[in-house]
Amino acid sequence: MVANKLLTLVLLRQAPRILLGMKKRGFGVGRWNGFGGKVEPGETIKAAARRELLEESCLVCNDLKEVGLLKFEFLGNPQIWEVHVFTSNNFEGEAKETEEMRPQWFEEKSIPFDQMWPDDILWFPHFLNGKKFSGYIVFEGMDKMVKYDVEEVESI
Ligand SMILES: CSc1nc2ncnc(N)c2[nH]1
Repeated sequence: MVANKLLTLVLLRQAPRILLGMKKRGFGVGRWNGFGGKVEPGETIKAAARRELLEESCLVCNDLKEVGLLKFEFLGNPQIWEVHVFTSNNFEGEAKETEEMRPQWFEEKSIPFDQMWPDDILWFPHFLNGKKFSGYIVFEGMDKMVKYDVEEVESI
């Protein structure tokens, strides 16, 4: 039994806009993503989210709130990806392009779902309504969801 792979995903908001990043290399390249990555040994999940946000966007956020928990299974890979989703509207600095990401603010009513991970359209409605959510999604490859179950929850 392999332990879940712990990952973070940060989506900053400044209503009516949301900050996304165009992934320039590696996993998810060519898609608008949230900011995030792996949790390193010895750091809390929230600290990892703060660190990855800073590394990928140059923004500092000391006010991250966990709003979602998404578990991904990729057919053929026994390791479940456990993605902890955070948000905030209280951060410092200007989003800057890095080697990893090209940040861009989007109006919440025109989110580029066709250039994002397919799962996003399942949980963004809960996220944009300020609700907490939990989901389990099974991918076949990087584009096809073969099974999914996403719901609003009271607590993560
Ligand atoms: C592996 S599934 C996944 N969905 C995502 N949505 C938004 N940003 C990401 N980095 C995402 N990864």
